[in-house]
Amino acid sequence: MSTSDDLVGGNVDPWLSVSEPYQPDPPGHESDLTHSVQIRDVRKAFGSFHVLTGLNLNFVDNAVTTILGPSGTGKSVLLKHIVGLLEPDHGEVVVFGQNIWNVSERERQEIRKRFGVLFQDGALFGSMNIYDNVAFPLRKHTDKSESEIRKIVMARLEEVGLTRAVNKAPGEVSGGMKKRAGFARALVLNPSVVMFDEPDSGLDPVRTSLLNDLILKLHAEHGGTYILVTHDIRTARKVSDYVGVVWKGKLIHYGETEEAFNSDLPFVRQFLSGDSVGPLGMD
Ligand SMILES: Nc1ncnc2c1ncn2[C@@H]1O[C@H](COP(=O)(O)OP(=O)(O)OP(=O)(O)O)[C@@H](O)[C@H]1O
Repeated sequence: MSTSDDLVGGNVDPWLSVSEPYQPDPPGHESDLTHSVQIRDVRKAFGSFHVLTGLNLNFVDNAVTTILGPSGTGKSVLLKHIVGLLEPDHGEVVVFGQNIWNVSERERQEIRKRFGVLFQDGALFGSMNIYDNVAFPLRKHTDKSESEIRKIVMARLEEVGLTRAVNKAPGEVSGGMKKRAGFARALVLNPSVVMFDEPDSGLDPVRTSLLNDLILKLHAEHGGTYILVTHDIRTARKVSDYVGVVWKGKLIHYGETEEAFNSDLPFVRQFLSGDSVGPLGMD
């Protein structure tokens, strides 16, 4: 277990030194939880810039965990480590019980197939219509027939309310529709872990709320470990079972959602209330 001093790399930070220590598992849940995704003391630097500085986090299976933190604090870098797109300089990323950098590239690719990822803009192929975009992972990674693929794709598009947009190009649909199409595509291989990188970016508050409802609905129907990165505090409060707060490359708080919103940790309190007064400034 880290102490508040470890949280700032050994420097005593007056804002953090009053905090409760970081708990690797939510209190009271240590023995009955399993963790498909474990981040163990992960450090990552780009040149001399240290982005992740010893991040530990066991994501709770079949729960929705949101990662919050200021811009540039390493949240997307963390997601890229989880899917094996970035290799840590130090520490381990253990996914489904395997250190993903102790396996072959081929095995890593197999592990990746168990992830669904929704990028900010849906990351759709502009040259394919919505149907083909959603069908793409099935055509690439399975040997299902076109009629089987059609059943799956249409069921997913129905769930996200896009059956009438199947023939449209991504450029012809709204930002919210692109995200829903990206969501359908992320779910098409029945992933065990679904990750969302700022699913609400660029959406108005109503579309954000509708997308959040959809996340909750599909999680309730299909289960899975959902990991979200967002700046939207309302999204975090609405969809999350657990909240992790990252600052200066470390996890400084992790716990059930209401616990995070009632935290006494000055940084967490400031960040979740959007207050201008506190340890977080403009730098
Ligand atoms: N491949 C890379 N090469 C060099 N620097 C990188 C690379 N990837 C990320 N960074 C840097 O790492 C830092 C953290 O980036 P990251 O995108 O993870 O932040 P974030 O917390 O997701 O921010 P935001 O909330 O603004 O999206 C940034 O300063 C970014 O410029």
